[in-house]
Amino acid sequence: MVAFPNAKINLGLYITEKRSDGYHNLESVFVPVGWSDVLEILPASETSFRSTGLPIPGETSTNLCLRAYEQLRKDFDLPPVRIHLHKVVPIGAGLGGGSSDAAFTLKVLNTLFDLKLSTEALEAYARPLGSDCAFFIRNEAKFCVGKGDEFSEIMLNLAGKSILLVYPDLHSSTAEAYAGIRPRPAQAQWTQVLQQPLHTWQASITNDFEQSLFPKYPQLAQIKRQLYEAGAAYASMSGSGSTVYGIFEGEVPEALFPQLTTWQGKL
Ligand SMILES: C[C@@](CO)(OP(=O)(O)O)[C@H](O)COP(=O)(O)OP(=O)(O)OC[C@H]1O[C@@H](n2ccc(N)nc2=O)[C@H](O)[C@@H]1O
Ligand SMILES: Nc1ncnc2c1ncn2[C@@H]1O[C@H](COP(=O)(O)OP(=O)(O)O)[C@@H](O)[C@H]1O
Repeated sequence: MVAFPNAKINLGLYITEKRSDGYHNLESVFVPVGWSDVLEILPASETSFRSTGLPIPGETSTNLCLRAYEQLRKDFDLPPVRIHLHKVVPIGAGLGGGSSDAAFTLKVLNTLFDLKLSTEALEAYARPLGSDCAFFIRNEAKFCVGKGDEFSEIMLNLAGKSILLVYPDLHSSTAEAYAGIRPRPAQAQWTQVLQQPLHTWQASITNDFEQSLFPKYPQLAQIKRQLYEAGAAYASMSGSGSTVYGIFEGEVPEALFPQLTTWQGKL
């Protein structure tokens, strides 16, 4: 069975509190985007994992696809599987790519072996695999709080708008990015803001990680500026970086950022 684990972006991101478990509470709107890996899982005589495409750092045994398989195997007598991941989404880029691979592995195994797990049960298996992971079970735009794994509905209408994601080949560690933030209450009136025209959002929502990363990596602020100059109605860094995106009311202008890895599509 083949699936296409996609990336996400964050619309606004506030780190509101340091928790007693070492994690941080946040507020953000998570939105799926179409930049995707390719994941194939087949029953096999023994369990194996191989990846092609972008090289994934770390031991194969720590790959989130295998960890997701092991997570289910604690409770189900799963047959061995052969997993092939073709990695396309940049890694450690604020796009949740690894978390998406893990969530899609859970969903594929649920279907392939008819485990009859509900959406809520799949989310419970996803949570220990990464704070972003549960989001990709439903994979729908949501308002997220807690560690980024508690969701509620949000009114959001971005249908038909175009997005350009720009990855400057600059790896930023999520743990380090969190460590560089001083938590503060969220500044956004989410429900009002998201009903306003897109071009007004830049005055009303921000990503707290920009404050700590932009001074360190001026290239990121420059990409954001260039996106606005090119006509983006809203531009921001995603997650803990380093991907910066621009949302356009019409088509994305041609030939932007020819030297960098980019992806463009419709929301
Ligand atoms: C910043 C965000 C925003 O969407 O996205 P990315 O930049 O990773 O895409 C997420 O919170 C990233 O979630 P995820 O990448 O799943 O993080 P995890 O693997 O659970 O945690 C990695 C490390 O980040 C820190 N961490 C993560 C989530 C959180 N709410 N508080 C934290 O303090 C912890 O130090 C943790 O050890
Ligand atoms: N299938 C996978 N794809 C990407 N990264 C993975 C995967 N499995 C484990 N990882 C590890 O997860 C980390 C990056 O996760 P990723 O979700 O791409 O980043 P981010 O959370 O910043 O969007 C890397 O340290 C990488 O070694």
